[in-house]
Order: sequence, then C-alpha cells, then structure tokens
Amino acid sequence: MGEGILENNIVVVVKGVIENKGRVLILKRSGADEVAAASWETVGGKIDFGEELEEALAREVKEEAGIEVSVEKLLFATTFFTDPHRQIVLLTYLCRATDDQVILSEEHSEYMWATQSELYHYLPMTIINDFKKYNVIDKIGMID
Ligand SMILES: Nc1nc2c([nH]c(=O)n2[C@H]2C[C@H](O)[C@@H](COP(=O)(O)OP(=O)(O)OP(=O)(O)O)O2)c(=O)[nH]1
Repeated sequence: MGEGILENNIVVVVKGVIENKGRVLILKRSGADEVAAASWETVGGKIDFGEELEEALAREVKEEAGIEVSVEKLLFATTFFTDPHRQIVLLTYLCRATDDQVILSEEHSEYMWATQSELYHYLPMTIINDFKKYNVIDKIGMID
C-alpha cells in the first residue's frame, strides 16, 4: 500500500526563512494546487528518506526558487494536520541567500522578496502566528 488515505501518515517538512538584504523570500502556490491554492508560503518541502535536514532544505530551495542558500540555524518547529490522516512536522530554518534572482518551478506562480509589513500582509495567519510565537522577525534583522 502506498501513501493511502486509510493510513495515518506523518510527513516531515523543512522550510526556510530566506533572508537577503533585510527581505524574506515568500512564494505563492499555483492556482491549480489542490490544497491551499494561491496562498503565500515559505520555501521548502518534504524530506526524502535518508536525507539530512539541511541538505533537504537546500535541495527544496534550489528546486522551488533556483537559488543557493546557506542554512544557518533552526528557528522553530511545529506540527499540524492537512487532513485527519496526514500530520505535518514542520521545521523552519534561517537561511541566507546572496543571490536574489529567483527562478520558479511549476508549483508556484509568484515570488516576493518581502519586507516585514509585506510578510504580515501576504502570509496566512497560521504562518504569521508561528512567526510571532517564535520571534522570527527579531531573530533576522529585517527592514520594515
Ligand atoms: N504552521 C505553519 N505552516 C506553514 C509554515 N510555512 C509554510 O509553508 N506552511 C504551510 C504551507 C503548506 O500548506 C504546508 C506544507 O507545505 P508543503 O508545500 O511542503 O507541503 P504540502 O502538504 O502542501 O504538500 P505538496 O502539495 O507540496 O506535495 O505548510 C509555517 O511557518 N507555519
């Protein structure tokens, strides 16, 4: 049996708060996406079996945004359900990028190097609440 709807699944997702020149990279999901279509999110995705966490994140960032990052430190960890049988364990790392030339994959339709106020305006409340709870903005040194 594959990743079926009858089994309970736990998925590990690594995400990056990617900083460059006081701004953070966020991506907008493609409109055709079945879950959370067209919502803004941080960059990253599921780890592959056997992968190191930082290695998985650097790979996902390269796939989704076409940039190289250095993964600095763990900012926070959280867990939530995307459906009653699928639990996500999400780890968010601070990442630094020197390149800001983003190349999107088909999974996303837009990107933004967001200021602090843009982050609060575009990101969904679930993500904003995590950023507030774990003082993410204070840990980065962002521009307003
Ligand atoms: N609570 C919380 N959720 C977040 C944060 N960042 C972030 O992208 N999310 C959400 C958006 C997505 O719905 C979810 C998982 O992202 P994902 O794209 O890797 O996984 P997915 O379940 O959508 O699977 P897939 O379509 O990519 O295959 O995490 C965050 O900081 N906190």
